[in-house]
Amino acid sequence: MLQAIALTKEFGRHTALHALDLTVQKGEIFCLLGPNGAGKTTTVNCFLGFIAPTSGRALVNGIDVAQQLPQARQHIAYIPETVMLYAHLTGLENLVFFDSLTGHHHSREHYTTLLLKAGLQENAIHRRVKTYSKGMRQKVGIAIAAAKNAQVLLLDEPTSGLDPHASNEFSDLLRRFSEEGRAVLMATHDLYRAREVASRIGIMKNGRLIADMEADAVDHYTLENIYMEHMRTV
Ligand SMILES: Nc1ncnc2c1ncn2[C@@H]1O[C@H](COP(=O)(O)OP(=O)(O)OP(=O)(O)O)[C@@H](O)[C@H]1O
Repeated sequence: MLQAIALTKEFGRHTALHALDLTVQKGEIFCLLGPNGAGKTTTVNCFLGFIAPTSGRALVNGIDVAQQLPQARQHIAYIPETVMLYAHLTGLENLVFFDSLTGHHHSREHYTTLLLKAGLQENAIHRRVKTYSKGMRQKVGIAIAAAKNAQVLLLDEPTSGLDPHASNEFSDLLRRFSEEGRAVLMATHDLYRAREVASRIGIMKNGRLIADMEADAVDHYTLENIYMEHMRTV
């Protein structure tokens, strides 16, 4: 589903990604941890086609993002730290608008159901987004991704600033996404959330993946120790 093959990105003299190899299969939630500047966002941005790799390849469903960007993007939904929505439109109007950009035109009932499934309260659906909390905006983002029927979900710090309850709800939505056979790649600083939601956890430092483990194989305490140990020694 998602594959980085010797993915390298140089910004001037600085190498942000060093021949990164990474695969996220269907149904997997891969959480990418690492300190500031490790290369997490650069990795996500290469898959999104926001930046072009210096060498190597970023593949989405076997499609090379740098070669066939529009085709690759058809399979991708992206949720950043703050989902950008039109503040003066309602949640429903935003969903209808963003889905129309992908060529879809469904009934209001269909979009309402997607928003409800994403956990938005019924009374919020018709309120303007300027009155929404951050968690509510993230839910609209999930509904937009679900409407697109994207097979790959890329997320960059999506739970930062969410309270624990909103964060838990968000994790449930991600699990549902992966259970439907989608591949999820999430860059995060939240070790606890990563341990809760991920099927696999990778630790990046200096543009390299220095650990790649099954989430079930580590408890919170062990993960924190592994993370801190790598931060010291690599
Ligand atoms: N457009 C750019 N121009 C120059 N350098 C960049 C650019 N984007 C990223 N970098 C550098 O590439 C490296 C990796 O940055 P990146 O944003 O991928 O890290 P990150 O792991 O996402 O960090 P954070 O946790 O702070 O978000 C950093 O050294 C950063 O300064």
